[in-house]
Amino acid sequence: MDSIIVRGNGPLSGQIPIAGAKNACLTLMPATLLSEEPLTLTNAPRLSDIRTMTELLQSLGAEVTSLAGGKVIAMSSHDINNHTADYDIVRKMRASILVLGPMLARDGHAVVSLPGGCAIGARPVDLHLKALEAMGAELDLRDGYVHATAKKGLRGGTVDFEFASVGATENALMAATLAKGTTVLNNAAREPEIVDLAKCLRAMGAQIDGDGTSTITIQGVDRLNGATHPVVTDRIELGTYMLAPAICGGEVELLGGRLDLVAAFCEKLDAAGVDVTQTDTGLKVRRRGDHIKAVDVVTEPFPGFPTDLQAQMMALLCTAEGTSVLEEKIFENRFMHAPELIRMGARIEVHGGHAKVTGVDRLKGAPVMATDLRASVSLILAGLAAMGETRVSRVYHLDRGYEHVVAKLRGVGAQIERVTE
Ligand SMILES: CC(=O)N[C@H]1[C@@H](OP(=O)(O)OP(=O)(O)OC[C@H]2O[C@@H](n3ccc(=O)[nH]c3=O)[C@H](O)[C@@H]2O)O[C@H](CO)[C@@H](O)[C@@H]1O
Ligand SMILES: C=C(OP(=O)(O)O)C(=O)O
Repeated sequence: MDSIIVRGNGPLSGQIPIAGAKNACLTLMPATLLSEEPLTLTNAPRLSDIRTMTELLQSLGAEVTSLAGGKVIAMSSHDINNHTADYDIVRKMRASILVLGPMLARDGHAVVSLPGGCAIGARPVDLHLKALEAMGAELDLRDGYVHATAKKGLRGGTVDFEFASVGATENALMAATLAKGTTVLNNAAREPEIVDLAKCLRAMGAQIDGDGTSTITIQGVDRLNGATHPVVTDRIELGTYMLAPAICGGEVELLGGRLDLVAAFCEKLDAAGVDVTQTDTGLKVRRRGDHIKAVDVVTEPFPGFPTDLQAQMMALLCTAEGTSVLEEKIFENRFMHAPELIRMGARIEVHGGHAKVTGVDRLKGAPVMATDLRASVSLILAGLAAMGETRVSRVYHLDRGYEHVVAKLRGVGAQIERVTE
């Protein structure tokens, strides 16, 4: 099993290219199931989650070809001959549930394994199911699978989400494009990945208004055509690498970065003493002084501070002057990086959904273990700020969401390597 070794670093300088968003690509790929014509995605990230989604779509009969070293994904779903998303694939990745809406909308039936809980929380899919029911789907849960049917096809309906779930909004949005009549999604998620999905669906001929706001209206059409769509920049990869110069000093430009994707995050960086400027090619980040100031952070749905950057922000705040409080409001168990950071000398107290972080002068390198995707990268960032060597094990989590992490950080002067034990 591979580990990553990081050594405490001085200032970083240079550029880091930011990939297309994992979380956009994972919802854009199932959109192929809505059409018999080809859908091609450009600017795709090279990640294990993308390979898992490829495997899932292929298991349903879709043709999925990776081109240009993985940056282009060419898909065709003209012959969907299996409507069951098997547990063995779904259990590897929760985003697999996103094939449910499109398959049901196109062919009137789908069987998808329930994804089950995961390390960061229980993560039920009740909101996905309620939304599809509001569009006329009949659902039966048995043997660990959702058996969904809509014999006469889905029909437009009104969906009032109790919570602005990203995945449930995506599933409902895709399903509604082929439903008969008008669907209104109230309290819809507003994440940039939803806007990107709507943009792609519109290019395929869907009629969608209001994406990026809390109310999305979809006028169903009879069929969707093919399209070529560039995947939006990964705002979480962007935010993660913005923290590298914030932690080590120096100045780094994140190529492809856009302020509008990370506005709430930038507000907190500014309060912590980090400058971010938009350039023609991306975002430049530099720390204003020698020290980071403590800031309080509350995770919220977009446009709030993203939960997917909470662990990385905690790594920064471990060496800030003063005490910060991080409140995690999206997932009930997303502080698993805290005990590992404590092993590196951080002062963190976790009480339920709150973590109190009191800055220390310097972290110390230690062997630590990654527990999930964002936790693993937070330990790498902490390692950049630590004295000595940090060895992060279980890095397969990292491969789900960060392509070429070692090369990208080395490119700006970080001391990092991947080793196979
Ligand atoms: C592949 C992908 O895009 N993943 C992202 C997506 O996950 P995902 O789409 O799973 O996140 P949701 O917005 O659905 O989940 C947010 C909260 O709602 C709860 N919930 C969700 C659905 C449901 O049917 N019932 C329910 O109770 C979840 O347990 C969680 O506590 O958005 C999250 C929140 O920004 C991000 O952290 C993930 O990186
Ligand atoms: C939680 C995440 O992903 P997923 O929803 O795929 O588990 C993430 O990207 O941080």
